[in-house]
Amino acid sequence: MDSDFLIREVKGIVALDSRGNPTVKAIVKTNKGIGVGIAPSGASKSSKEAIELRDGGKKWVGMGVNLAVSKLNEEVSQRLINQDSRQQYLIDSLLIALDGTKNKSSLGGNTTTAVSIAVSKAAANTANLELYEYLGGPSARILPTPILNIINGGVHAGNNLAFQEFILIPTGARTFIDAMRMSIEVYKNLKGVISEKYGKTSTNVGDEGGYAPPLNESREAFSLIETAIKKSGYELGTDFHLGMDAASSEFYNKDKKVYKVDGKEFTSSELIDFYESLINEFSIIYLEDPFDEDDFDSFSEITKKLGNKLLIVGDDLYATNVNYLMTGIKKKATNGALVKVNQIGTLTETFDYIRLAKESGIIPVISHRSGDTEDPFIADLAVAVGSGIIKTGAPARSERVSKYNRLIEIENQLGPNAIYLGKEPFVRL
Ligand SMILES: C=C(OP(=O)(O)O)C(=O)O
Ligand SMILES: [Mg+2]
Repeated sequence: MDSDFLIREVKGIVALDSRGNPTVKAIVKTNKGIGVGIAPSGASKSSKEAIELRDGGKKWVGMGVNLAVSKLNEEVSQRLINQDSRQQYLIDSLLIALDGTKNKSSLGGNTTTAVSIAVSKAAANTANLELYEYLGGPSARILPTPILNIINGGVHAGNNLAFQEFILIPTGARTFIDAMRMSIEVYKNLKGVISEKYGKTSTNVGDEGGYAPPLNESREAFSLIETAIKKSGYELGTDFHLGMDAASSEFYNKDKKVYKVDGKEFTSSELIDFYESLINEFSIIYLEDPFDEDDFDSFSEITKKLGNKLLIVGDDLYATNVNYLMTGIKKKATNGALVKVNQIGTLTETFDYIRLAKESGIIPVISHRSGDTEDPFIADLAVAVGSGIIKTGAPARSERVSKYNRLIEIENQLGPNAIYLGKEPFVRL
């Protein structure tokens, strides 16, 4: 019955993310179902992202979300009661109108993200459908290739690596569960490789569960992973490929127009040469944010030069925002686009962004945040939109594993209908 889908209650409470910071949790009840959404939170954020509403002061070490939660319980709740939970576009439009700013700074992108996700889950639950089925329809059956950040650097770790993520890609697997098994073998062996070389105190992990050894050189990080791949009985370039998120806005010196990597200063064109040497040496097929978030021209240059060899992905560059993606399309800046719902703040805007990317031949990559939660939402999202790739950290730490476990469950549900594309999304160029 249509009335089953009407929203009866919208409630906000404080939850904790994987860094122990408070975040917004939304619980939406329809007349027959329930959905819960929790906003994740980034550390290497783009300046173009939706603003998280945070309370200052000493409480919650200045990271409080009490104001966001009270806005959710008052303004948002009042506006959404009795709306049809299936009308995601309408509900997200109401949130956008209620906020009334360009960057969600009034309600907070953390508030709108949690609510938008919770509404979709409540509707799926009411319809008695799996979330990926509800969001993606009967054709949703592609399991994404996981790209696993197994060495952490940048602002996610306390070492000297400028690049933020050193990524393992199980391209040779035939199924999602096999991709996880193979990757975990390498992840476990990597611990031994690091321990042998740098001592057992060097095997602690960073924010996304990857190891954070005391390295000064990115080449060394890739080399350790290559050794772990070999030790596991696999071959780099067939069973596995590698990737990286440079997150280069974090080490760009705007005044001098140089990037500081591995103790050296690079101009944009010198950095392209450095990336190229790493790409060739380590079978790299994924490169995220190679340049500063405003430097579209350098993105265009590297995509022109290397875009037929690998996926070059904009994260901070686009911030899941169609306006920045339009600029990227006009400038042929990338052939991949990262997708983080909380960068823009609603599901509808996220879907618009994914559609635009796909229409333009740009591969969307569904992503977690470095501060994430047990909510596996992005696993369903990746299958629903057939992104082909998901980035959700190392296969350890429960906030990352929750997404992998959900994908294993979905693969099980789909049975012989499940498709795992392996390397294909990276070379569909
Ligand atoms: C996941 C990332 O980190 P954060 O969530 O800190 O932006 C990223 O940069 O891709
Ligand atoms: Mg990134």
